[in-house]
Amino acid sequence: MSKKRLIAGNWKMNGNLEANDALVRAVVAGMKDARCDVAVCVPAPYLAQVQMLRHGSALDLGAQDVSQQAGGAYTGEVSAAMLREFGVRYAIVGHSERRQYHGETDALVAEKARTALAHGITPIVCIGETLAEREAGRTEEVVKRQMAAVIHLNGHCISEVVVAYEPVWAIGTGKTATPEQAQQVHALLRTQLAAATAHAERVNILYGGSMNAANAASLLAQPDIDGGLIGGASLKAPDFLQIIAAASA
Ligand SMILES: O=C[C@H](O)COP(=O)(O)O
Repeated sequence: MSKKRLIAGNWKMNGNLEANDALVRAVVAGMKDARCDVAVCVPAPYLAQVQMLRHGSALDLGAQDVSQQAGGAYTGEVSAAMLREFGVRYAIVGHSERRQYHGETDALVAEKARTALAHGITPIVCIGETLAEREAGRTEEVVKRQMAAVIHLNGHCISEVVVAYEPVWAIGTGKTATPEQAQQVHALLRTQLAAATAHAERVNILYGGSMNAANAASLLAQPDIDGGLIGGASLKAPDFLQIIAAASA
């Protein structure tokens, strides 16, 4: 049986009660015929709201981060157990914005991924090179290093993880990687996974970085692009639904 593609929205630090209500209702109503998995990764204060709005639908709930700690005196952190109480299925870990603005290292990202898995949450592990790294011809080295950090997960198989390739230069810039550029990196990540697990084909490798209604189909046509991690376009129901439709084709 072939795996299902995954389209995950990452709202980032956007939304308010009123806008979320309209957005989630429209997505739930519009995704009834989806043949892919669909999730929205929302800011933590809105988990309860979105959990209620999605009730009874196929829309999955995701968080944008998770603490590597199980609990205790860690001011400001949100634990995996707390996320589970709100029905969270996915947690983004290692997004480039957290690596860049919060100093998250490969080792920390791996710890977060392990903690998520230990609590039954699927980590969406983000990896990707900066523009300077790409221009210096270091893309392969950087993404392989980031992937190597999470490939051994203490009792969990890397095939339980979702990987998101997000070239940093394409995030929020309107500059998308071409389908060929993205496929090239996805293929090398698949090869790296295959060296670690017999289940490399089962891993969903998402593309993220200015994916939108217009370019989704050509990106998703690539053999190793198994879905998308969508920022800006996930905040507009018609755009997000068009991407879901492209992944369902
Ligand atoms: O997590 C999502 C990515 O950062 C992509 O964001 P974007 O679609 O706004 O470029």
